[in-house]
Amino acid sequence: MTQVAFPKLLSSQIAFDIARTILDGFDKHYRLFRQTSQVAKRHFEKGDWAVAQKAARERIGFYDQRVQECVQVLEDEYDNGELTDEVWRELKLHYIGMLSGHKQPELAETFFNSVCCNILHRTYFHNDFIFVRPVVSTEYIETEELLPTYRVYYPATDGLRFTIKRIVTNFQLDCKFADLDRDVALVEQRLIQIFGGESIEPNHQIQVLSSLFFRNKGAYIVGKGINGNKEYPFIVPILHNRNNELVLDTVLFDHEQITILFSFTRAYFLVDMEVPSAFVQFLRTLLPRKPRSEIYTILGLQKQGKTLFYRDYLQHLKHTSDQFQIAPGIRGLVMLVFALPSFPYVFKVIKDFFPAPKETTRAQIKEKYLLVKHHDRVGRMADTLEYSNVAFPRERFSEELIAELNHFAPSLVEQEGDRLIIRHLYIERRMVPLNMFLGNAEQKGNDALIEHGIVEYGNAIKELVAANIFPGDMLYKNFGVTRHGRVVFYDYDEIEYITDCNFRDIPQARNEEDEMSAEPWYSVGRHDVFPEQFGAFLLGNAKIRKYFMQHHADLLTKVFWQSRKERIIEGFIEDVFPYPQQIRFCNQTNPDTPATPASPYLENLNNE
Ligand SMILES: Nc1ncnc2c1ncn2[C@@H]1O[C@H](COP(=O)(O)OP(=O)(O)OP(=O)(O)O)[C@@H](O)[C@H]1O
Repeated sequence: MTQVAFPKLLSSQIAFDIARTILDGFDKHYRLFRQTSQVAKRHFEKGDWAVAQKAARERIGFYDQRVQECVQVLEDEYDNGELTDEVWRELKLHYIGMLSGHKQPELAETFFNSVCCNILHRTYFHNDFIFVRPVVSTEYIETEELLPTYRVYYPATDGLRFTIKRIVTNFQLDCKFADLDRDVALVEQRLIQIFGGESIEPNHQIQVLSSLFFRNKGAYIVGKGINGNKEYPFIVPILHNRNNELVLDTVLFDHEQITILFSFTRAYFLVDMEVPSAFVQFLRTLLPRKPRSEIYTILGLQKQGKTLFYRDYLQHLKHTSDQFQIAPGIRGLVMLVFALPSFPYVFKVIKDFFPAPKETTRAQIKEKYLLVKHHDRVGRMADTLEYSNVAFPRERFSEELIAELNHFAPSLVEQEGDRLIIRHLYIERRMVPLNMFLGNAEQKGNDALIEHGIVEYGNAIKELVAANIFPGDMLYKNFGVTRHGRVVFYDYDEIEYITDCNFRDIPQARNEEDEMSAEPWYSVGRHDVFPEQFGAFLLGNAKIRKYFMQHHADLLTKVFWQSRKERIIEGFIEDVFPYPQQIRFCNQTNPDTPATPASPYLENLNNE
């Protein structure tokens, strides 16, 4: 790529005006985005769960709406002829100038890219015209509003109990606590377990992010204790009890538990942030192994997450030499899935044609993936990043993979010199397909792992059901096992809302002929589901059958599915806890029971 000469003078009024229009578009976006997070506090106080869910869902679409608005304005106001390369080049420089002092420059740069990439041909997608790399630093950006990013408390001076109460009351939740003093004492006991054994150093302090994290029916206090050179992250969930009073539900300070709370399988948090990069920086100290891209995403800034992910991916590609290959496991009928062994993600391409019994289209599949993006994933569905026109170095693809792509998805693949462009794909975290996990466990003779896989599988389905999702295809190959041993669903092409399904018992055979018939002799509607039949394709293996029947036999009954459907129709929104039940204060009758289980790994496996 030839380096373009840096303009000596910025002289284009058009470039200045366009830069202003794009930044105004971004500022409008972020204002609305923040408003949703601010209103989330009110929804939480009132316990308005359905409204809160709707607002969280709508927020996901804000970004694309603002980008489209902005593109429209530019298309309406400027002729193509006016938009010369010089204008584009100056545009970026004007924009950089406008970002000095901006509180969300990294997001504004991404917004600029989104708008420009909508207008420019992809040959312009390099650093002269768009922000392939960030330009404006996000370090040390200070808030201008009253609230700092985090508050600092001094328990050694003020007393731990007093400090905890101040932390909670500083959020000024407009809702009564059932018994704040009781809860504060319980939190204090837990925190003493962490800080307890150490002598207090002069720098002893507690830092707490100044906005609550809202998601579903919970609000979360996010903070860390500091003593000497040690840091102790902690999270305090606040929930409503049955009387609609507030309770502090537990304290999470186990690393695994905190990571799971921020997992890619959950809905995005709503957090009021003036300087999001400062929140990300704070959260990274709690989640050092989580890439920044995933932290931005879980905060609802998914386009920033996508941008950072792509930058990480390009860098990874540059520093590695292994080859993209077909993902291990049973091949999909509608998706062609490939992976780079050194990279913890998979790439999914929708095939051009699907064999029977699949009756679907590319548009319908995209719709299902979009549904999942907007839905509460309740810790049981993987989030996906959707990309258009991704360029791959051709020589990094195995011949087998090239042949499969050319055979199954020719309409999406284009060779451009030494690059392979894939016009549309999804990227999601790589997991171990559950069928392989169970197969490996069987081979090793490890019954505990088989039991674990099946318990988790059933729990995953039950939590999906609680969130009004019917997976459609429940075969083990459509579920993956995460690094934390959780089972997560990833095959969305057949999902339906539970409320759209018609759960039925198989009717009694009328005669012997009916009984012997290979085809159902009764009529079956498009949305009919017969839970008794699940066993036929899930329980072929004796050990799996044993554990399934022990823990999840109810999944084979119509009653289970029908009763869940009725609860959803009545408007009941289930509680889904992103942490183990037994660490909740209300479940800890014995004060000697350890708050952190001896093996948090196994506890997480069993208890969400
Ligand atoms: N996130 C993932 N991590 C690891 N492997 C995956 C992942 N997603 C998919 N795979 C692998 O790719 C295969 C096909 O993926 P997927 O189930 O999404 O495709 P599909 O075409 O929709 O499948 P089906 O034929 O069941 O409809 C899986 O069986 C699994 O082996």
